[in-house]
Amino acid sequence: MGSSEMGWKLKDHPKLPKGKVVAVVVLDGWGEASPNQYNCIHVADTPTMDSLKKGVPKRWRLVRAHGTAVGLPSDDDMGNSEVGHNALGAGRIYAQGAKLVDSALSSGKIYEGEGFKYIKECFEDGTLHLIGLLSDGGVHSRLDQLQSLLKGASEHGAKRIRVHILTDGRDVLDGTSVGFVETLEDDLAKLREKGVDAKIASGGGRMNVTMDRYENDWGVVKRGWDAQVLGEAPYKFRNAIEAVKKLREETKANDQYLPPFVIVDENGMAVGPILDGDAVVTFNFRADRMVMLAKALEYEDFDKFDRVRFPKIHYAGMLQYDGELKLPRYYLVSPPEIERTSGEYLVYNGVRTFACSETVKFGHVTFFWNGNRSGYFNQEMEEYVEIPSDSGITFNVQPKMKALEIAEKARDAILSGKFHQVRVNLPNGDMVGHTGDIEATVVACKTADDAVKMILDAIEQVSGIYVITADHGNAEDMVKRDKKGEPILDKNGNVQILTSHTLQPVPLAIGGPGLLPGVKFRKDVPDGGLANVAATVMNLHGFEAPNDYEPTLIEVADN
Ligand SMILES: O=C(O)[C@H](O)COP(=O)(O)O
Ligand SMILES: [Mn+2]
Ligand SMILES: [Mn+2]
Repeated sequence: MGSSEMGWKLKDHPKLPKGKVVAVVVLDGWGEASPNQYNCIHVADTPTMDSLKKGVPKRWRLVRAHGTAVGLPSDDDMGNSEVGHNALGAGRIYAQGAKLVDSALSSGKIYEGEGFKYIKECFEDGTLHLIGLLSDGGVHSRLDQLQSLLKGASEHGAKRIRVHILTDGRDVLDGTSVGFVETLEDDLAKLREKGVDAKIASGGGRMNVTMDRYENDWGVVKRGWDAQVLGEAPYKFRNAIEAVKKLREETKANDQYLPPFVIVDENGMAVGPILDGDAVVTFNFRADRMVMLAKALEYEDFDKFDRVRFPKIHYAGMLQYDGELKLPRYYLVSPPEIERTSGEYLVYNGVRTFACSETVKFGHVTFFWNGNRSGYFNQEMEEYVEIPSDSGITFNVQPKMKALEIAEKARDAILSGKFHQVRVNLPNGDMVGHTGDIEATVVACKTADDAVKMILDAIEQVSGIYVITADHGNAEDMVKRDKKGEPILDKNGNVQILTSHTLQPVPLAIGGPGLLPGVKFRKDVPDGGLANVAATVMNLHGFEAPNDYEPTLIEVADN
């Protein structure tokens, strides 16, 4: 369609008025599951969300939030914030990073691209470093992709390889790090048999080392830098299996929070610091938790922490993590080209927009919502507010997080009369759910419900409309289950706590005094997913969605 004026102009909706204030609330990690003791949303006191559910089927329904409905490789893939918010904002389903990397690897195209050629220039004299999340969670990275890349890189000439691992325990069960390291060590041993000098060089838990996001705590990235680049860490081991096992035992840290460590040789020297002339690939496909490291690796001017040494390397991301910043400059696989998002259309069509969350989710309702684009479409029409998150804590300690502050900002924006769309992400169910602390997650869910109430009250006052939904499940199921759905017990008879997201659908509720009485959910889109929400919201602003958007979920009955 291009960017001509005609191209951006949306058609008027034949029945729905313009100018209403529409609150769009994304409850992060809030899925729908059967009620039981591990469903924290069920256990929590959530009168507001419960009352919305009474609107079924006309004003409350479920939408799909995982797998192919959000562009992931298969329906065994749980949803996540990136793909969820991409779908919500873009209104279409894009093949996402996980899938794009799969096909680039299986076709071998990854080795023909500019990015690989660039890192290959260092293979003769330098080391290839691979940094990323060692996990099969499929949210930020996948172990099988790393395995394939290791094999492919060595076949394409890499002679010395160092892997810098980040242990997970967030998108996968806690304790699985040991098995992943064993698998990787097997692969590296096979490479060594073929004459490739391949080793694990450093590591640490993802939440403690490297994978911070939205600049919440640069100390996390610095700890990684010290280990990966400088070869310095508080813990030194001769091998990574021992490192992970001992650190879990002795420091009592879980996989997410393992302290940084380096692997040393018989003389106590780090086996793989990053040096001038080396190549580095960050093998996560997802952007949010790699952007900060990418900046540290790429930017000549950098003042976020003292890098001590800034090696002259050839660096490529698995994907380009930020299209606006063109960061990193080199990448192995092109990211999905998400364009013409609902946010851009609405702003063009005069819809004044306010978006808010706290730091740890701020980019979700802005960057991800806008198709992985940072910044405003039109600064005069939009205001994005970030409330600083607490840093240096696990969120089970503060399960209320900043939900009420976010709701207050939303309330003020709604009452100000300045905005037509007020969009927020409430992080609690997800961020606290990831800690695996059930009691705290119950408090988190109650707080998110209180925040929704505050927003609905404001909508009531301005005769507006609300759209309440979620990006994927998490807090509604906190236990690992077998195929029959029964909790899996460990050898001591304890349930295995599920810290990850789920495959569950999420609720979608609409209402408010500004919604015409005849508006209800259609019955002919039973498999609707998050991508159908954009057209629905456009309708509620009084516009028809573009033809290629996934269909709206509402219809207007003549009364
Ligand atoms: O990055 C994280 O915190 C988890 O891996 C995924 O959670 P999110 O998709 O809700 O951000
Ligand atoms: Mn999320
Ligand atoms: Mn999450």
